[in-house]
Amino acid sequence: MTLPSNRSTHRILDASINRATEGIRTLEEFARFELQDPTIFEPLKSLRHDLSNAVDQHLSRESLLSARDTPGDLGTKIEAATEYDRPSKRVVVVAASARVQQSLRVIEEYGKTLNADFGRRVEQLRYRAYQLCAQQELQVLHHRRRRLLSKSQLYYLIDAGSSEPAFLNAIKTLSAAGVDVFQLRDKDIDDSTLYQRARVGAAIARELDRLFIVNDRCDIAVAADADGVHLGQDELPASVARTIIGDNRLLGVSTHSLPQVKRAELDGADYIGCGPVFRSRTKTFSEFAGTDFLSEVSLATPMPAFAIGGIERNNLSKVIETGFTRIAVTGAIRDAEDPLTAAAELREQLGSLG
Ligand SMILES: Cc1ncc(COP(=O)(O)OP(=O)(O)O)c(N)n1
Ligand SMILES: Cc1ncsc1CCOP(=O)(O)O
Ligand SMILES: [Mg+2]
Repeated sequence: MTLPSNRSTHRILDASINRATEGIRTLEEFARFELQDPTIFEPLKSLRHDLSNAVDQHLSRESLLSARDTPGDLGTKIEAATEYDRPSKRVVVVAASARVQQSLRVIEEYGKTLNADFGRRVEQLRYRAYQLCAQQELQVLHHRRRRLLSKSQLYYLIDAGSSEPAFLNAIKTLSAAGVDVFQLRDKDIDDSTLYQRARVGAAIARELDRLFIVNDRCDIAVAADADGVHLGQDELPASVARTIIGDNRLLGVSTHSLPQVKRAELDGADYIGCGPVFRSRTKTFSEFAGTDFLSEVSLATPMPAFAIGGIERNNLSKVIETGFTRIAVTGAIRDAEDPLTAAAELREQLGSLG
């Protein structure tokens, strides 16, 4: 006969085993259907099987099942504030990772009271889960950034603004108007403000499912957990920048000629800026790569390429004629009478990626 204290232990174990199994399944489905990555999917599946084998070998399924009392479980009636808060698949993965790790710890602790060998086996499974969950979360970030980049068309170079609320409001409203990528480019502010804006900008862009890139500064991009960094030809070499920002952040490189495009590709850039195309109101140039360069780039690389420099509504068709469907701008939005309408009109003119 099962003692009452054993019954509650079995009840805890039964609930936690279910929770861990469901959590692993949730991660597995993401690895299988979204990431399509067998190097994550298969270890998750074997973790789930190994947990089930450990349960079968050390515990009694009958005791677990007969201890189950779902209608009498207080936990099914209490709803956590965040339980229905799943704005994105990334949040689903993060929540499932936490559930798996916590429930394995619960299984280990209470399992030990019934069978020490079972506790030891679950401890090993818990360590494997920690590693796999971290790997999966990193993959999600990597995947999110590349997915967003692949469909980005309107890229806006934004300055720090007059205040943090004004900066955040600009990101919110412009993203609703169709801006896909924000680059914090402000050469006139101190590092402390730059870091602070980058930090809040990256966080809100993540919430809005937009990309947030930092101009020139790998250190600030990493410290602020931004999606990437954009570098020019006279800045840190892209191959060196990659060692600082790691594999998961995006690296953008400015290019003005085809050899530079090829170099950027070899150095592991994720995207390129191509220009200057036209005379710009916000930066002075003595030479222009022009639209001929854009026509060459269209045929030369599979990397996402953003035309930049003096692009406005009235010359955008010349850019589109070269085969480009992505642009980066400042003046056309910032200096417009109505920046939101200007952004929406540019977005509409760009159409959607074929
Ligand atoms: C998307 C994009 N393309 C090009 C540039 C220009 O970068 P760079 O040549 O380094 O010049 P500065 O922006 O640092 O003045 C860019 N920022 N973004
Ligand atoms: C940073 C930079 N690099 C080329 S043009 C430019 C400034 C932004 O472009 P514009 O204001 O002309 O749209
Ligand atoms: Mg630069």
